Amino acid sequence: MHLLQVSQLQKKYGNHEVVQNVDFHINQGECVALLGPNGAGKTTIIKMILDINKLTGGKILLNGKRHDQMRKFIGYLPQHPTFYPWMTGRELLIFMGGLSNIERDILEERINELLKLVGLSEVENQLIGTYSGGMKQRLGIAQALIHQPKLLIMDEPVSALDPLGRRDILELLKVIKQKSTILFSTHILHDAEELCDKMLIINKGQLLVNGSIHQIIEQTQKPIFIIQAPRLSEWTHQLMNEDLIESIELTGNAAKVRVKNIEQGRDWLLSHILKAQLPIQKFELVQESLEEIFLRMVKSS
Ligand SMILES: Nc1ncnc2c1ncn2[C@@H]1O[C@H](COP(=O)(O)OP(=O)(O)OP(=O)(O)O)[C@@H](O)[C@H]1O
Repeated sequence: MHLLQVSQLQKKYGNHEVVQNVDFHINQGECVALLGPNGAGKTTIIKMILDINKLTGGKILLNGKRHDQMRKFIGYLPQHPTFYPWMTGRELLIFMGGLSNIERDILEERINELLKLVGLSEVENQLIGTYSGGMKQRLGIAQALIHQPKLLIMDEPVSALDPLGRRDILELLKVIKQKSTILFSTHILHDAEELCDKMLIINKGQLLVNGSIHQIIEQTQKPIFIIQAPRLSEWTHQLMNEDLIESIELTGNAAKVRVKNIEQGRDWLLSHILKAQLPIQKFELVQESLEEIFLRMVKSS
């Protein structure tokens, strides 16, 4: 049995279908990234799993049981967590533990462990109002873990942080994922690639890809010709409407050209370059990176 099973999930606001028939599952111990651009539907999906938003269609099971009976098995770090600035870090965790009815002795011990895990032991008695963004995020992760949930869900846990804070939280999540099952949303592909086993790519409420990073690369990767030369824009402009060409992206003096057929495309491009007497500095065939796969899929969906 899967830890989380999401079937034909749907959410409508009026006539606007913001989540459309989404299916996926998460097994115990997995770290899964929910990836998509702004407005794709990530937060909506997360809030439905948490039963904060009601489903308009489909089913969510956690450990085989209806999700609305299983909220206590989920730990949640929202996209914009709010803390009482006049509480200390430790006081917040005592407060949150009390809400989960954890016995005082057990709670004390667990808070000590969690503060150590997230690296806040030394500042546990400082007011949260004095914490940096990264420290607040660490505290948010500790509060999400206080009741030892089966599934930890985080909505964009690193998006609001500066590069140092982001690195810090990513390293912490690498430790946490060794013992926890994690679902987190992000629009930063690199974070997903660094942390996760599986990825769910969504756009406009639809699930475009679902699989391991290895599978996604293997099944969807396409070759690209990289052509570098001065004054490329005029030349690439002439290519736009050619049948063989799938797409062209121009950045500075380099063009990324996707073609429908590799052999024909290569011969055609080379002869076209010769005919145009283009002084090329580079002509190379490479495979798409995961980021390029993601961008292509999102743009064409
Ligand atoms: N309460 C609401 N009423 C109407 N539309 C909504 C509501 N909440 C979200 N939406 C719409 O649903 C779509 C998905 O929003 P959602 O917040 O889930 O996206 P997201 O992928 O989390 O984006 P972001 O990365 O910006 O947080 C958007 O078009 C949004 O405008």
